[in-house]
Amino acid sequence: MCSRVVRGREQLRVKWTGLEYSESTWEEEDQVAGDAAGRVALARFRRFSVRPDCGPPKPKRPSKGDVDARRLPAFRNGRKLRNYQEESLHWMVSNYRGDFNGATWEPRNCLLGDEMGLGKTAQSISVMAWLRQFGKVQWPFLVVAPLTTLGHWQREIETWTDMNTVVYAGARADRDIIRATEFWHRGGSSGRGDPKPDFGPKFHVLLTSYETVLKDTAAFRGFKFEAAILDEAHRLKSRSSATRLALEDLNIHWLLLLSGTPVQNNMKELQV
Ligand SMILES: Nc1ncnc2c1ncn2[C@@H]1O[C@H](COP(=O)(O)OP(=O)(O)OP(=O)(O)O)[C@@H](O)[C@H]1O
Repeated sequence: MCSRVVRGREQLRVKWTGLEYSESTWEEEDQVAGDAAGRVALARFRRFSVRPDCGPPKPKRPSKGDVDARRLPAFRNGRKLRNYQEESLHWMVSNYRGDFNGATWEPRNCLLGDEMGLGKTAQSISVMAWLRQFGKVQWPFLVVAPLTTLGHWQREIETWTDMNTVVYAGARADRDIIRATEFWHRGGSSGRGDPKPDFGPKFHVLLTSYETVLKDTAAFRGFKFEAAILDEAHRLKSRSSATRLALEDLNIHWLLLLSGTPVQNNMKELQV
């Protein structure tokens, strides 16, 4: 959703559930607020339009000892991590904090290789929640997943947390609208490839597919990402894959890889 003022009245651009961005329409506020779902969407839009917690992104990363790494973030809807998921969260946070190289802390990228259904999605959402609640990080997160799972990811992120998630996918016309309306706070962008980071991104999580990263790498280059979560990461095991090269080109502080099948042929695959 975004808004404009026409003859003194505010209009809202509404992206309808099940329709693409290019099919979104301009509506008056009272029409949008006409039913419960519209009121929820409107409240969400208002909340995320005011740049809730970021001025210019100035990350203050937690160093060891700053925060007790074993603290658990609060989740929405009474969600709680299972015991093994808590262990996994602490392990991921310690990798995020990484090693002291004599001057600064260097993060250690890591791979979560739980079997299917143990909750890799939930665990990786918990690490984003930890970083936002205790790490005070300001840069957004990037989640790259197979196209067919983007809906699942969005639902899970919104069930567990109150992070604003923007799904960047679809045809070129849809992506043009998403970049123009959902990427930067009003006035913060002077066009594709020339963002003004002083206004900050509108979202906490940018959720996209591997195909989109490959065909539209430029759209991601304007951001600094605090972390990128790569689902089904075994897809990237070829060092020369074009998608992997595209991802290596982005500004990402820490990488969390997810795969239920990290080793498919031999142990060497783990090293790449
Ligand atoms: N701690 C939890 N509390 C409640 N529900 C949970 C918890 N952990 C996972 N789930 C639920 O279990 C289901 C499977 O979790 P999830 O999708 O994260 O698994 P996954 O390991 O990513 O699966 P896959 O390997 O198929 O991608 C989801 O519906 C998720 O909400």
